[in-house]
Amino acid sequence: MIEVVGLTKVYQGRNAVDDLSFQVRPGVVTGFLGPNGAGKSTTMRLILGLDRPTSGSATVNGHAYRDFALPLREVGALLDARSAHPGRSARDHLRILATANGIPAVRVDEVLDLVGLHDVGRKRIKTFSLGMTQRFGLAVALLGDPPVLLLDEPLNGLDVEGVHWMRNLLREFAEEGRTVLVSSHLMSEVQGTAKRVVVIGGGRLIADTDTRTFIESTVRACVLVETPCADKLTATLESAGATVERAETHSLRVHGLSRRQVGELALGAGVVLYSLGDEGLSLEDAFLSATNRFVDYRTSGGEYRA
Ligand SMILES: Nc1ncnc2c1ncn2[C@@H]1O[C@H](COP(=O)(O)OP(=O)(O)OP(=O)(O)O)[C@@H](O)[C@H]1O
Repeated sequence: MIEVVGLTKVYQGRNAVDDLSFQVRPGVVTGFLGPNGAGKSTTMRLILGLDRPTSGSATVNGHAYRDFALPLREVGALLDARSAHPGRSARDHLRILATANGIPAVRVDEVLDLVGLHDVGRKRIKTFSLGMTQRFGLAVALLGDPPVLLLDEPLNGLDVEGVHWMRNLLREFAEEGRTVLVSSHLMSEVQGTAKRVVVIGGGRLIADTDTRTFIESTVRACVLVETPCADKLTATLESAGATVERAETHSLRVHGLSRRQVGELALGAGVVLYSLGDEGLSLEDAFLSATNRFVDYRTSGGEYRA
């Protein structure tokens, strides 16, 4: 369990993390979400004792990180995988860390196998591609077989197979009863992997809840209908109490009525339908809606939605 209580970090008069409190429980993957500059990495650094909080506290299984005598056996972290000594081989770097943390040398080959780098263990870290560097960073995190994993953007640079592999690995770790906190900007991946989310904006907590609950409480379910008679159908549905938005020329987004009700009302009005279905609720839409006012870095058009 990771517990963050009233955590605050001020940099040059600005609150990067602002009175943040949340818990990350074992057994499920928890996604850590927020727009650029929201304070995710700072929070992770504070949990890992890499920076001192201005106030508040962060503990891992009841202890401050800096109190762990053999930290790699308690918490596995992937922050910036490029921070490892670039001139060393992956195997040498892992061996040094293993020795310092009382981890048997045989574990080095186990983790190199686990992350798919066994064949390049003797290569210097500086020759690794971005995806290999991420895999190597994960090997470091897993070296001590820790009960808690803290991963900042672990999907960065991974190819499609790598993303698939990482998703399964994270799920398996959580199912083994470990605590897994993962930051990511890839909402579809988080939606498919994380049962819970902690969402922050401007250093403050926006949500600490079940992923489904976050989505359902943030965006409204609606029905998508395609018809050549959009005006007539809009009038029919609105007179039945629905709120209707024009999605495209021939397609409407209908709030307040079920798919079946829309179908029956269309039939009654003699309106042809090309398609009718529930619009899937997405974490991306919920995230955009919940964090919109905290977005610091917009594109020049003021739009950040594709
Ligand atoms: N060492 C530092 N000195 C000064 N300001 C900092 C420092 N580290 C972070 N910040 C500031 O704190 C804020 C939060 O940054 P942080 O990197 O934690 O955000 P983030 O949510 O991880 O962003 P991203 O998604 O872009 O990685 C930003 O405004 C950043 O400029």
